[in-house]
Amino acid sequence: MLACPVTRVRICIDMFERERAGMDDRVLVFEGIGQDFPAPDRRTAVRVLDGISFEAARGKFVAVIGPSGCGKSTLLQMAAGLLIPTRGAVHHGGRKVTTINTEVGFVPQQAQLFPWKTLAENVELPLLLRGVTTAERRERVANALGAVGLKGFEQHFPTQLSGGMQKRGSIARTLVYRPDVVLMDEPFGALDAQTRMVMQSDLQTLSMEAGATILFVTHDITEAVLLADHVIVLSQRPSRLLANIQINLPRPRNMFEPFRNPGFEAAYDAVWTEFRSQIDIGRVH
Ligand SMILES: Nc1ncnc2c1ncn2[C@@H]1O[C@H](COP(=O)(O)OP(=O)(O)OP(=O)(O)O)[C@@H](O)[C@H]1O
Repeated sequence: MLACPVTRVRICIDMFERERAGMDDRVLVFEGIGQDFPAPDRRTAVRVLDGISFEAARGKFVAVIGPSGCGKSTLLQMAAGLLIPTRGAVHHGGRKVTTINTEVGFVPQQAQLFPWKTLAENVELPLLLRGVTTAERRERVANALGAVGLKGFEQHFPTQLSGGMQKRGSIARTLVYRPDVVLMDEPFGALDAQTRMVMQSDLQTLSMEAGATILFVTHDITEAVLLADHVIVLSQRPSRLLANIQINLPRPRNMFEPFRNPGFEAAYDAVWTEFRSQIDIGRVH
């Protein structure tokens, strides 16, 4: 039986919505991004990014790697709406980012917890700002702290926590409001090697469970290969996209013994082959 006109319209809208939802599977889209900054003399401009296009699908982990100063953090700032590109556009959830994007989470290089607040108060803050009720805040803070292994430290102040624990706190503070996109700017750069591996392993578990899309800036090829579904390799300034490499290693991946992951060597080689031309390795072969 044919549907009545009103029902047909509804079906069409549903199909359109589904189609749009399909398109929205590309949660974060960088489209022809270019960025010029004023040079120190203020009369000329420095071209930092030049025609960068890539996308991150829902729930995917995308790592961005490139030489120092090529504009990796600048890309994250654009996704967060802290900077509007000179050319091109960033789209989040199908909408062009034109102002501060409060829908994304941001984990900076330093933990940046407020020293005068307890860990629980720090993690609760984004929920307070969003007007979440007391009971729900309590539950979500407990869950977020549990997820990053900090249960029992709720009443500690940041100075009473190790660097790794502060970093976990910073991640909990981001995950607590359940953003669909999490931007991470070299979050483990300042940690010792051992803590770093543990944090990488935990992040893999968290990202698999949370289903969030993660855009992760790093200098470390091993870290990029172990964590990511795709590795974006950028060139030196003016930075162009050298390669978008798919990493098909099965999950969960072993963060502690990278070489034990079947296919790790080939994936590492694929990234290194693109990246090596961009760093000054002198006579090292
Ligand atoms: N607001 C700004 N004004 C002028 N220049 C800027 C500004 N922000 C960034 N830059 C310049 O743009 C370039 C890219 O900076 P960015 O921090 O994005 O690089 P990066 O790849 O993240 O570097 P690193 O790997 O060293 O952290 C740098 O040369 C930086 O000096």
